[in-house]
Amino acid sequence: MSDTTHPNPLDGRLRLAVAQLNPTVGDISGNAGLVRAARAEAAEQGADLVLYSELVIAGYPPEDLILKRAFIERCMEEVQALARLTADGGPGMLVGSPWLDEGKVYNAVALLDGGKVQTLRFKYDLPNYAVFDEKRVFAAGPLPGPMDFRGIRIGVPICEDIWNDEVCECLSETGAEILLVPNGSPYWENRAEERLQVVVARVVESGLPLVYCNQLGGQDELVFDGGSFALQADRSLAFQMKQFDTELSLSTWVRNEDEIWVCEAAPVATLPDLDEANWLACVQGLRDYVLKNNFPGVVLGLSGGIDSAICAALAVDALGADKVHAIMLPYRYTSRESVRDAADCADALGIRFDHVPIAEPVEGFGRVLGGLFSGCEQDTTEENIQSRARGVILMAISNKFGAMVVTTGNKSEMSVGYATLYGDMNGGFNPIKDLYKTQVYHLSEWRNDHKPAGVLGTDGEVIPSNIITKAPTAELRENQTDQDSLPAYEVLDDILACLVENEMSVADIAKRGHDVALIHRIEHLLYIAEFKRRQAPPGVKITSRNFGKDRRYPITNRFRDRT
Ligand SMILES: Nc1ncnc2c1ncn2[C@@H]1O[C@H](COP(=O)(O)OP(=O)(O)OC[C@H]2O[C@@H]([n+]3cccc(C(=O)O)c3)[C@H](O)[C@@H]2O)[C@@H](O)[C@H]1O
Ligand SMILES: Nc1ncnc2c1ncn2[C@@H]1O[C@H](COP(=O)(O)OP(=O)(O)OP(=O)(O)O)[C@@H](O)[C@H]1O
Ligand SMILES: NC(=O)CC[C@H](N)C(=O)O
Repeated sequence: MSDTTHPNPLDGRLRLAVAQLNPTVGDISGNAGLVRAARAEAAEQGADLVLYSELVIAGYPPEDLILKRAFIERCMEEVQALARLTADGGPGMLVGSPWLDEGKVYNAVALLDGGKVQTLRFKYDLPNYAVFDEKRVFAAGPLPGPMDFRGIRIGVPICEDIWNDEVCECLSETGAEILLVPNGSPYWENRAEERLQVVVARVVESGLPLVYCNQLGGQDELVFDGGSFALQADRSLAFQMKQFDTELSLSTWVRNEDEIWVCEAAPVATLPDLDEANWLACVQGLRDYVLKNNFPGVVLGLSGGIDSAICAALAVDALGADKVHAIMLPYRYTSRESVRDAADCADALGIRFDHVPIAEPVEGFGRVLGGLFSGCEQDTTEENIQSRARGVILMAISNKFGAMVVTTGNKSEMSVGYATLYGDMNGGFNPIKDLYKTQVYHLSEWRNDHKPAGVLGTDGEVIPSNIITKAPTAELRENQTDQDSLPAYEVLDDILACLVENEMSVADIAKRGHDVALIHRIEHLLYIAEFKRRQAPPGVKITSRNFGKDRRYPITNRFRDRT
């Protein structure tokens, strides 16, 4: 079975490197640099072949960059340059890149070996649901057959190609001996289990071992969590790579007497539990957004409340304390307790903390609007001016020093529109946008008890306990608390999850014990806040349905469910 034309024919033994890298969308030469460096390391370890993640040259998802011919041409040039490297007789490479063929652009994988592009395969099953939009930019390829790599028939389905049975069935029927799968599979809760179930199904149906290589890193609202792994043909775990870290993993596969490829003992990393995974996803998403967009650090308003406290803790874990600048912006409704809690939090995190009182600008606005507003009652107009004064000041600090403003609205608030447009919604990125308020509390307590590996913050209590135990308030008027106008967060969040994640009817939500009038009110608030969410900064996707790419509701919308 060995390919005698290659200087290194494989004799029933394949040393496979899986490269779990963090590419940047659009950074074609930078990504090719990562690919080259991983190959050099794999070569030192004696690898025959390196498997990379989906579209590693472009970064995933490249979205409408694929509509740009110059982008495709640059990607293809870079793949040809990588192919030339393989003339050295070292490891071959399975590299993902967009590919132009007879006027159509495909989501492709190229087998590079012996100094050239040996074989190309195009993705057959283009995902077009949830956060995926591939049919918009790619043409679907034909059902693929295996590729020959130094005498081994490798099947290379691309990501979504393994989420249905057709492609793997075709590959096994046409003689594939092993399935090597490049993926661009983003994080949300319980994703690792979901992927494992899919892979088990394909292994059982095909009887072939499967190696799953995923991308790492944040890309706008998506976080790719890595967690690459392989299953033996008997469904047992061959190896497991880390989640939320780059890694190059080498495994040795041997063809046994039944012609089945079996992986020799390889490391099995322990995956984080749900709380740790959610925390690390927020950290990775914020870190990569800030670094890949070249910000020197971040700035945020630290109010003494839990949302800005958890955002500060996430920012420190992502970037290090020296890259996080917190500002207390007190007004007459800001309590001493809030000022103290904010200072304690900044202390615990070891971050720079400054005070910029907002009385002068707020009162200045009051004076210039006084004539126009004479005879009007005070209402949310005046409250919003406080929030907007803070927003203007934080953006000025960002403009002056270059740090990006972190926005701090949680999913409960973003759902019902409890945030001020051009005020506390100002900013570049929101690490807690997809965490409900109840999750914000839960994760804050969790982080005080756990410091995950790889984060840059300290261990111990990073969010002072008083911030967690006191009643939440926006402090925009005297003695205000969130529960003046909203139900308890446990109730609100349950109703919201039913409406947003599960698209349940009002009647079905009521069966969970909620008051129908309250559900109607929350549904109404959810719909009328769509205009705000369209203008909100992006934030990390954590739940199965986030605001952003994953939920596309009309702004102008008269539908109300009165079941
Ligand atoms: N469909 C639509 N399309 C385009 N624009 C639309 C619109 N509907 C309203 N608008 C515009 O939006 C304005 C209203 O939005 P906006 O100015 O933001 O103000 P608004 O939503 O009226 O007030 C802000 C709300 O957020 C709460 N808040 C603020 C800050 C922090 C927190 C907290 O708990 O953390 C809560 C505050 O208590 C209040 O209930 C209207 O005056 C109108 O100009
Ligand atoms: N006194 C303040 N000093 C600094 N920033 C503030 C202040 N008040 C509000 N902010 C900023 O505006 C955001 C929204 O704050 P607000 O207190 O209105 O609501 P919240 O959702 O309860 O947030 P938090 O729990 O952080 O207080 C805060 O997270 C913070 O970034
Ligand atoms: N890039 C893709 O094809 C991703 C789709 C796939 N179902 C996943 O999330 O893993």
